[in-house]
Amino acid sequence: MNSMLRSARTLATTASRSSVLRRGYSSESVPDRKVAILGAAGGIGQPLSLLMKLNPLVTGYFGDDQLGKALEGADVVIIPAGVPRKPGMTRDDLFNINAGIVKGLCLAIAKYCPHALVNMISNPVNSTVPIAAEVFKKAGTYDEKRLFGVTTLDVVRAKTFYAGKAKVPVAGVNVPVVGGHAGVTILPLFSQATPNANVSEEEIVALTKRTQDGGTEVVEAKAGKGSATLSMAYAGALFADACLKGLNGVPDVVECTFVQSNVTDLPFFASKVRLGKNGVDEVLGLGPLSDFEKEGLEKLKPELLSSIEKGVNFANK
Ligand SMILES: NC(=O)c1ccc[n+]([C@@H]2O[C@H](COP(=O)([O-])OP(=O)(O)OC[C@H]3O[C@@H](n4cnc5c(N)ncnc54)[C@H](O)[C@@H]3O)[C@@H](O)[C@H]2O)c1
Ligand SMILES: O=C(O)C[C@H](O)C(=O)O
Repeated sequence: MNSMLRSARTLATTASRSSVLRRGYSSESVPDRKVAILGAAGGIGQPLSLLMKLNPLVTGYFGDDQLGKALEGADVVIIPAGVPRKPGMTRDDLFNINAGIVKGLCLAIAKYCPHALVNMISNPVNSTVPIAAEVFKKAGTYDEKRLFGVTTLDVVRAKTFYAGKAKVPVAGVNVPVVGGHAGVTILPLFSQATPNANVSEEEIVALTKRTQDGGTEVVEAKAGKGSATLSMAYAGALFADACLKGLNGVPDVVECTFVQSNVTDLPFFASKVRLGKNGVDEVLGLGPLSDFEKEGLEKLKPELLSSIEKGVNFANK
C-alpha cells in the first residue's frame, strides 16, 4: 500500500459553481464536482489533466501524492495509469503489469470514493474493466452503472477515417463503435455513420481494419516510445465531460463505452450508452447491422469473452 501511495501520481480537480454557471445551467441543480486522474504524470495523464482544467465544468487544483486525499469525495475517477505497448506487443501483453496496478487503484477507489464514476483507460481495457468490477464486488461497492471502459478514441478514429474517405467535414460525422477495445473486438458500425456518404463496401472493409489497427499504427510509428497519448487525452476528456454532463442532469448525453451489458451474450460490451445522474441511464442496442458487421460481431465474441474471463479470474485468485 505504501509503495502504491508513493508511486501514485494523482491530480484532483473540482468543478466550481461559477464556472458551471458560464455554461448556463441552473445554479440550483448543479453541484460541485471533483474529478481525480490516477496516472496524471504519464503521457496521457499530463495532457488529459490540462484538458480537464480547460473544461468549463471543472476548475483544478493539484492534490498531494496521497492517493486517499485525491480520491476522497471524487465524483469521477479517470485511470490512465499503467504501461503502454511497444511495437510487436498486443494490449493483452500488458496484462501482467497493468492488472495489478488497476486492482490496487480500484481497492483505493472502493475505500475512498465508492460512489465515483470510474473511467478506465488502462489497457487491456477488455480485461481491466472486469477486474475493476470484481474488485468492487468483493469490496461490496459494485454498481454496474458507474464503471466504464473508455473507448471514445475508437470513435474519434472511426469518425476521422470515415470523414477523410467520404470527403465530409469530420465535425459533423458520427460513427458508433461497439464490442471492445483491441483488434477485431473493435467493431465500427459504418452502416450507421452519419451523414450517410457514398462509401463503397471495399472502402468500408478497409476503414474497419484501419480503425481496428489505429492504436497499433501509432505504437509502430512511435517506435518504442509508447502508444497514443494526445488523442487519448482528448478522447478521455470528451468522455469525462459526457459523464459530468450526465451527472449534472443534461439530457440525451450518449457515448460509446465498454460497460456491463445485456446487449449480447457477453457480460461486458461496448455500445452506445445514455449517461445520466447515476452514471449509466440506459445501455442502448446495436441497431440494424450490415452482413459484414454481423460477421464482425460473431468474430469478436471469443476473443472478447476470453479477455473478460482473464480479468475476472485474475481479480478472484
Ligand atoms: N483506452 C484507450 O483507448 C487507451 C489509449 C491509449 C493508451 N491507453 C493505455 O493507457 C495507459 C497509459 O498510457 P500512457 O501512454 O499514459 O503511459 P505512460 O507510461 O506515459 O504513463 C503511465 C503513468 O502511470 C503511472 N503509474 C503506474 N503505476 C501507477 C499506480 N499504481 N498509480 C498511479 N499511477 C501509476 C506511471 O507513473 C506513469 O506516469 C496504458 O496502459 C495504455 O495502453 C489506453
Ligand atoms: O494501442 C494501444 O496500445 C493504446 C490504445 O489502446 C490505443 O488504441 O491507442
